[in-house]
Amino acid sequence: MYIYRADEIKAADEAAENGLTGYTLMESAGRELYQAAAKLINRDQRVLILSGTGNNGGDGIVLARYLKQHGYLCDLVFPIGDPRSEAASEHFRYYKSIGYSVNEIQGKYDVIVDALLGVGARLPLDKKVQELLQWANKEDSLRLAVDVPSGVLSDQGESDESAFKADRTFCIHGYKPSVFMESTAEYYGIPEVLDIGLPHKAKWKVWTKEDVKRTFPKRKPGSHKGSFGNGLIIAGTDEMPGAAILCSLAAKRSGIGKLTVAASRFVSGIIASRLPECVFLHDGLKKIVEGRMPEKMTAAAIGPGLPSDETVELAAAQLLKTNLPLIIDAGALTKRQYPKREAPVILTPHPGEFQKMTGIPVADFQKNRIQTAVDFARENGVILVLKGRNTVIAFPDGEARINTAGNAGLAKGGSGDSLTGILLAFAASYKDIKAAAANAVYFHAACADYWKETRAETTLLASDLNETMPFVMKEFED
Ligand SMILES: NC(=O)C1=CN([C@@H]2O[C@H](COP(=O)(O)OP(=O)(O)OC[C@H]3O[C@@H](n4cnc5c(N)ncnc54)[C@H](O)[C@@H]3O)[C@@H](O)[C@H]2O)[C@@H](O)CC1
Ligand SMILES: [K+]
Repeated sequence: MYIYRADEIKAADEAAENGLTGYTLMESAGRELYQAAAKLINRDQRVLILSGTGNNGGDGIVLARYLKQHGYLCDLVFPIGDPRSEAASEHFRYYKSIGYSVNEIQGKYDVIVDALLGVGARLPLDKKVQELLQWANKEDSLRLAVDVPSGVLSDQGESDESAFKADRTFCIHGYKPSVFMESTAEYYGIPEVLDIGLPHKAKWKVWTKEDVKRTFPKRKPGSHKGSFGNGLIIAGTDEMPGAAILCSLAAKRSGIGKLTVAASRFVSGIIASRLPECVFLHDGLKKIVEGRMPEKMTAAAIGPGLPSDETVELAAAQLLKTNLPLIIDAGALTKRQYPKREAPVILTPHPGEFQKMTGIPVADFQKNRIQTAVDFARENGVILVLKGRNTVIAFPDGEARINTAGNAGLAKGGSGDSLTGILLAFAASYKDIKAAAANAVYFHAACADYWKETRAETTLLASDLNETMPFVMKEFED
């Protein structure tokens, strides 16, 4: 489940040409498209294929050939001109040489296939293309897009207002970044990747349930509490004690060996009544600011339920001086420099917090959120968990994972506090920090999905995530 930018697709194409020609790749793409489309189409339905002048149009030509060969009713049209790319022109010659013709749009179609523009599209669309897509969007047809819906840019969440509104999009070789941008996701309908036999070299990938299964560390029978880390949480104020409770509960539920919570006596009292497994560092924030760190900690988290003030900033600075894996969330997320250190730093902003940390307006980076997150992670040497639908987990080496699990039930105060607790537990107990971060995001989201299987997502409370975790994790432990 890889994600490729347009330049990576072009590079993969060129590299493949050492052995596979553009013609062969297009043949593979068209055949895969046929196999996917044939599952959705009957032979008595009328299919229209809108083919463009480039290789996206070429994929449409091969699809048309396969559909016709297999007895489907298919019209192939070239509304913006004949094929111009080499591979598409060759396929067009072959298509005509075996007796198939080019058609005009005539009457009603049950299925409209958009093979006009793919990763080579430029915006704005001209009026003629806009009108054609507006027509296609109004027709009562099943709309299938090849690779990218026309009018949507492949790498950015930018689109023409008349972009093709697909029911399904068959993405060739891998997803394109705009599948995961809020402003363009809807145009893709249901996206599905078609493999065309090229090797995968992507730095960005969707983190799937199979990835979680593969990387979920098994607890060895001879383990002891020291095997799963000794975490420190600095969270919660007397006005916001709940954040510390949710974060601590999530960390314990996620398997951390030992947990110390640095909070006021009042907050500690509340946590102790809910979670007798914790130990407390009274007036912990003050002690940490003074550099009086509790001993033998193996990971720390700071921020849930804390204000963005000078004391919290000083505490974060002290923690950054240590070599503990560190999760920085909520009130502790500010604009700052990150020192070079060996242990990982994981930052967990939602878009509003990321804007505060960087000064980049939400609307600007949301259109390009994977690349923006990766750039930030690289420049600052941190792991960035940019939250929201399709949370991005970006690493300093340029890699990124996208989480597609979860639902809008998570869009509530308190849900981020739980994620920080899970991240702390995993950062303290996994050897592979990339898997720790991606799996934490996955489990947090999967708990919300588990809830939604039997209950309304509206009713999900952040504290319910801790109740569903035992059931969700069971499948991975066995
Ligand atoms: N490795 C891969 O993933 C493969 C990709 N293939 C296909 O190739 C596509 C990319 O092909 P291309 O690079 O030729 O690019 P496209 O086919 O996406 O578009 C380029 C063509 O469209 C024209 N064009 C761009 N913007 C336009 C606009 N606003 N209005 C009208 N015309 C416009 C260009 O002048 C050019 O002729 C992919 O999207 C995919 O469908 C396949 O053929 C096989 C291999
Ligand atoms: K297309």
